[in-house]
Amino acid sequence: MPRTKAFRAALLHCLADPREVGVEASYEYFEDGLLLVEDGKVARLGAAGDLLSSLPAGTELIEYPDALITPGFIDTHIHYPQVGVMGSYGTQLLDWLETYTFPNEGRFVDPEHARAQAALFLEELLRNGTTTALVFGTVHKQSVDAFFEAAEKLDLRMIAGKVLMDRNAPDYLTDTPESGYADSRELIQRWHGKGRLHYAVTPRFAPTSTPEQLALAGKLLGEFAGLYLHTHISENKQEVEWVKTLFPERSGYLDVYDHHGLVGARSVFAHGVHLCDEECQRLGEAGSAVAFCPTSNLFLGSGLLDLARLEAHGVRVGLGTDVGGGTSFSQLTTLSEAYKVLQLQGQKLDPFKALYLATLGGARALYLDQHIGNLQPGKDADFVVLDYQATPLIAHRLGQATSLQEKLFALMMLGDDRAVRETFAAGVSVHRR
Ligand SMILES: Nc1nc2[nH]cnc2c(=O)[nH]1
Ligand SMILES: [Zn+2]
Repeated sequence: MPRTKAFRAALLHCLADPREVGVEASYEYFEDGLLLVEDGKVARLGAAGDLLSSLPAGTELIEYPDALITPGFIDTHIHYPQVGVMGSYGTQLLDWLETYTFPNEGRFVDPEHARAQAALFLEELLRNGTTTALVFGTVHKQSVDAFFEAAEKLDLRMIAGKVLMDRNAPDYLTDTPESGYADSRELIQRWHGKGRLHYAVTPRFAPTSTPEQLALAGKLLGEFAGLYLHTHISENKQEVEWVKTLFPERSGYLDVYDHHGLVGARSVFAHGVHLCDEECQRLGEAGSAVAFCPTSNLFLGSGLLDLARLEAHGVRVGLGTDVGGGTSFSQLTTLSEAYKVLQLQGQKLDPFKALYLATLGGARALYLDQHIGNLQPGKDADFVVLDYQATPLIAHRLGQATSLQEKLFALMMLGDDRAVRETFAAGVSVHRR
C-alpha cells in the first residue's frame, strides 16, 4: 500500500508561460489547498474542501497555517566550488577569476575538501528552497564524484559536470583535450541517468578551451543521449573582445560553440548579456537556453540582460544565481534583482512571470518539465513551503496586501532563505527552518 501524505496550505503553481497565455491563465491557485504525495510524486492537488473527505485511510495530514506551497525552485546556473569566494571585493570577470576563483577551485583536488563543500552547498540550496540546479564542478573529476554522491543521498534531481579547461588557466587547474574527454566519459558512465542525476558536458567558456577540446566536447554530446552542455557566453565586454582575438576565424562568440556542435536543445549558456540579434535568433532556433543571473551581472559589473529581446527570439530563459559571482543562493532575492535589472530597461517583471522563471520556465530551459517545474499529478514531489510570517517586516507587509499578486510580489522583493519554512524533495523533508 503506497503511503500518502497530504499537505494543507495555500497552493500556487504555474501551468504555462504568462507570455503565451496571459497572466490569469498561467497559474493555478488554491487559497486553502491540499497537495497529496505518494511514493515521491504528486498524486493530486486541489481545494482542501474538495479533497479532505476522500483521503485514503491512514493518510498523514500536515497543515501549514499562513504559508504558501510552490514548486521547488530551479537554479539554471551555479558553481558549487565557489561558495568560498562569494562577496569578494573589487573586480570584474577576468580579474575576479584570476584573483579569487581559480585559487579557490584549486583546493578541490582534495576529495575531502570537495565532499565537505558539496554538503555545505546542498544544504544552502535546500535552505533557499532550490531543489534542482545545473551545477559547475571544478576541473577535478573527484569534485563531481563528491557532488553527485551528496546529491544522490538526498535523492535530488541535479545536473552537474566536470569543468573542461585546457588553456589560459593556472597549470594546477588545467586538463588536456584527451584527459578532459576521458574523465568526462567516465563520470557520464558512472552518474548520468542514475536516480535523478544528469550529466552536463562543461567547457568553462571559450577562452579556456582550445578548439581541440571543444571538438571533443561535441563528440561526447553525440555519444550519450540526454546530456547537457553547460557553459558561459558573452557575460563581460572584455571577455567578448578576448574571444574575438582567440577565435578570429569564427563569426562571433556563439559561433565558436556552434562550430563544434555545442549549440542545441539542452545547451545552457550562462549570462548572454552582450549577445547580438543573430545570436539570439540562433539560440531560439536551436532550442538552447540562457541562464539569467542578475545578482552576478550586477556584482561583477557585467551588464543588464535584455530579457524581452531573448524572448522575442524564442530563447528559453531560466533563472540562475551564479554563486559565487552571484551574491545569493535565494531565488527570491535573485528575482528581486531581476526585477530591478528589467526596471532599468523599461521592462516589467510580473510576479507570476517571476514565479514562472524560478519554476516551470527553469524546468523548460532544462527540458525537465515532464518531471519538475509545477505540481501536476505524476511529477516529482519537489516543493517549498513559504512562510508569510517569515520576519516581522514580511508579516507586516503581507498583512497589508489585498491580492495574491501583491502578496507574491512583496514576498519576492523582501524574501530570502528566511521565507523558506520547509523544503521537500521527492516528498521527503530535506530542510526545515
Ligand atoms: N560568472 C562567471 N563567469 C565565468 N566565465 C568563466 N568562468 C566563470 C565563472 O566561474 N563565473
Ligand atoms: Zn558562472
